[in-house]
Amino acid sequence: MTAPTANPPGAATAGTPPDAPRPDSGHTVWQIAARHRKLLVTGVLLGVLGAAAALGQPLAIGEMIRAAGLGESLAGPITVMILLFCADAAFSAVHAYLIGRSGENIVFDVRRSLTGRLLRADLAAFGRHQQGDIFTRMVTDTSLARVALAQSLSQLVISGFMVAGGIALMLWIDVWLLLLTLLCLGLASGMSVWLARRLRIVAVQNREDTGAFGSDLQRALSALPTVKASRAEEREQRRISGLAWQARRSGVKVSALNAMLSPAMNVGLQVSLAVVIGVGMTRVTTGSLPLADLTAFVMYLFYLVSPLVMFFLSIGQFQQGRAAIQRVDELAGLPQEEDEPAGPPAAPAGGTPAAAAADTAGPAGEEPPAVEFRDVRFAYGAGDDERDREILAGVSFRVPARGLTAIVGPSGAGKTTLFQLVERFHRPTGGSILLSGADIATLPLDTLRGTVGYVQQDSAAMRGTIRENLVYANPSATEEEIREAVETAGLADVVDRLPQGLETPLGEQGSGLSGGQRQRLCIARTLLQKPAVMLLDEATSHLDSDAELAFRRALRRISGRCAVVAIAHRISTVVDADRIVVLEDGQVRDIGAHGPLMERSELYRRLAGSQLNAGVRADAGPDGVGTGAGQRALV
Ligand SMILES: Nc1ncnc2c1ncn2[C@@H]1O[C@H](COP(=O)(O)OP(=O)(O)OP(=O)(O)O)[C@@H](O)[C@H]1O
Repeated sequence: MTAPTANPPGAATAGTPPDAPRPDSGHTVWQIAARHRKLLVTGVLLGVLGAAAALGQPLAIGEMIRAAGLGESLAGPITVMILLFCADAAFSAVHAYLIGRSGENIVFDVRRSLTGRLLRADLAAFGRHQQGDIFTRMVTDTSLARVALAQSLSQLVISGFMVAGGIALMLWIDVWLLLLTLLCLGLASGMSVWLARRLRIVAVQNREDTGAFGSDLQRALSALPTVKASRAEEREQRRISGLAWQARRSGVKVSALNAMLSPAMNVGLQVSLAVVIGVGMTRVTTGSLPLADLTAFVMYLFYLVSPLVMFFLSIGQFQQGRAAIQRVDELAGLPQEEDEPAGPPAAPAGGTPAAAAADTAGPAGEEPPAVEFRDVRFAYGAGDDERDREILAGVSFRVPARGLTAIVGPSGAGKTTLFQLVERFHRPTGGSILLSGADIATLPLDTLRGTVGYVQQDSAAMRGTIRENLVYANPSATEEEIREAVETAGLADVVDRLPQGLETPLGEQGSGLSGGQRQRLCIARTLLQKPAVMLLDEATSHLDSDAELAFRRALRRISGRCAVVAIAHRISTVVDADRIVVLEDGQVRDIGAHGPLMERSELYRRLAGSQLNAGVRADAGPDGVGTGAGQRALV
């Protein structure tokens, strides 16, 4: 039997980028666009050649009129005309293709770079952005940026060239007629520039409004069961419709300004056409201007209509694109996780940090602790008082390389924060955390996170099959390893009962499995990673008594192979832990085994009695950011 190929959830199955990522030479939209300048410039040059061919056409027609008036052969002028038409068509077609292609290349590179920066963003900074807004910037704003950088810019150059060339040729034909034309067009152009400026301001507002609508929609949809259970459909619809209305209002303003741009130019052109024909015909009748020249002049005026309108429309479009580019660049500017080791390299490639930390391991032969907290201090601090509050106030304890260490404490004591610091989602504000004797600040993130397995509180399963979820952190896991992990995590019965077994598809956030099953899935996934340290955050809170007993046995087995640190609200899960760290208000109150702690620690006795202590704090941000899980559960 051959094992089905496993792809991580969300892995691309089609349309995989043809080329490997380029070395990052800047991530702003302009810097990325600059990398595609060759194709862009070639496209623009061909467009200019097409425009030049178009500009030659009125001259050729004038020549034809002159030849007809003199009774000469028309074969020459007609041939020139046909050649000019063909050249215009061919250059314009290739120009449109190249500009379209470079636009797609730019937006692809922008999205690729942005995806990488979002995935590597500092979690704290990422958490301050609304997800719906991120999607709007990623999808809609990047499309607008493409239009601005490819179509609008090239149109600006080409129509600018057409206008300049047309004016030069009109000057050559008759200076007075040109001055009259410019007077009329100047007024219209001034009006158009003013409109384009206004358009940019309104376009920025419209992008913001659309982003706000997307964010709120996403917020409600991601918590749809809560919305329904709270009978909040009406309220949500009103609120989201209100935001949609704001987006509509600013969108209408954009349309109004856009709509005024072309007529402003058209009116200018029509007035100048009337003036030129009136004055020109008078001069033709007095004999001071040949009819062929007036015909060519009027044709140029007609030829100017489209480029002039395009020129000002492109300015408008470009202004909208600049607003989008600004928003994309803001997203690309998200602070990134620092992956520069702060000291000398601490671990050989692919190895655990232990070897590099041999000098910190103490007496020869003694294994350094798997994890050590040394006087660790931490505040989520972002300037405001509440977040500056110290969550961890000098935490010190050691986790031996083997065995089960439990962390217990009231809700909000800082237990999850401890784990997040080990994963380096945040940096301690004081003290240090050592992994097998090496300061985690000196470790490459990949080594750190490869060594530490983390089962989160809100067990994070994803859309995809059970198999895809399982092998997410270790795509090359064998069938045997998968089976062992599934059994160890107590998920074997569940998988065996499913008709499609490991190939059962799961919905968003792993829907299709119960909370407890999802949690076991995440535990199995972490086991497959073969970590040296396993962090389990409330990993047993969803398990029933039988499953919990089986899991405790599994824990013992796993903790014989690696260090296991488990946060547990159920004291029953950790009664047989090798050591229990009792945490309260960001400080270690006691460390010991269950028996002695029951005798000497009043806090521990209280926790053992109540299983779950929690206090409600009212500072929850989006998605409950800023609260412990117990606090969130009470909201
Ligand atoms: N992203 C955040 N920004 C600001 N404050 C936060 C953030 N995450 C947590 N906190 C605060 O830090 C404190 C500790 O939270 P933590 O999640 O570590 O507690 P916990 O002991 O794991 O709680 P629980 O048992 O309820 O899960 C809480 O008071 C919480 O309000």
